[in-house]
Amino acid sequence: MTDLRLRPARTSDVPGIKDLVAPLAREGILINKDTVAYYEGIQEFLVVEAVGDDGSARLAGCGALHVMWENLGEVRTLATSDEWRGQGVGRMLLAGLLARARDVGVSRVFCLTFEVDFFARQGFEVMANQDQIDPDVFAELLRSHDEGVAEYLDLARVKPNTLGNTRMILQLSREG
Ligand SMILES: CC(=O)SCCNC(=O)CCNC(=O)[C@H](O)C(C)(C)COP(=O)(O)OP(=O)(O)OC[C@H]1O[C@@H](n2cnc3c(N)ncnc32)[C@H](O)[C@@H]1OP(=O)(O)O
Repeated sequence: MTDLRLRPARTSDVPGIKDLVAPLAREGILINKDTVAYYEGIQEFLVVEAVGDDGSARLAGCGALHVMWENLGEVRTLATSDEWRGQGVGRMLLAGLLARARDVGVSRVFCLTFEVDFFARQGFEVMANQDQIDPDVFAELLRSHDEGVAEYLDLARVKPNTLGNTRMILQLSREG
C-alpha cells in the first residue's frame, strides 16, 4: 500500500518540484521560476511524498506559503502530480500551509488561481476589490519587488500574468 506523507521540503526535492511545475508552467497555470529561486525559497515549501511498501518515495505534490505582511500570506506553487489528482494531496498540502500560516502569526491567506472551486471548498472567497487592504499596508506593500505581491495589489504591470486567474482570500479562524 502507498502511504502519503506531508513534510517540509528539502533541497533534494527541488528537481522533483521543478518536474511538477514544468508542465503547469507550459500551460500558463503556474509561473516558472529559475532553479535558484526554488533553492532560495525551499523553506516556504511543503511536499507530499507517496511512499511505497518497498520504501521508495515519489513526490505527489508541493505547495508554498509566502509571507507578505504581519497578517497576510500567499499560497504559491500548489500542485498535485497528474497521477495523484483527486486523492486528497492538494487538501493535505493546503492544510499544512494554513497551519504554517497560523504558526507564524498570519491570519489572512491570499491565492491567485484558476482552481476556484478547489480553494472555495477549503474556505477561500473571491476577493472582490482592494477594500480589504488597509491603505497604509497597501503603501508599504508597493515597496516590495516581489511579483506575487504586485499581483495581490492588482497592479497594472502584472495584469498579463493574472489574466483569467481569480484572486481569493481566506480569513483564518483563531482555533484552526
Ligand atoms: C496558489 C496557487 O498555487 S494557484 C495554483 C493551484 N494549482 C494549480 O492550478 C495546478 C493544477 N492543479 C492541481 O495541481 C490540483 O488540481 C490542485 C492542487 C488544485 C488540487 O489538488 P488535488 O490533490 O487534486 O485535490 P484534492 O484531491 O486534495 O481535492 C480536495 C477537494 O477539492 C476537490 N477538488 C479538487 N480539484 C478540484 C477542482 N478542480 N474543482 C473542484 N473541486 C476540486 C476534490 O474533489 C476534493 O473534494 P472533497 O473535499 O469533497 O473531498
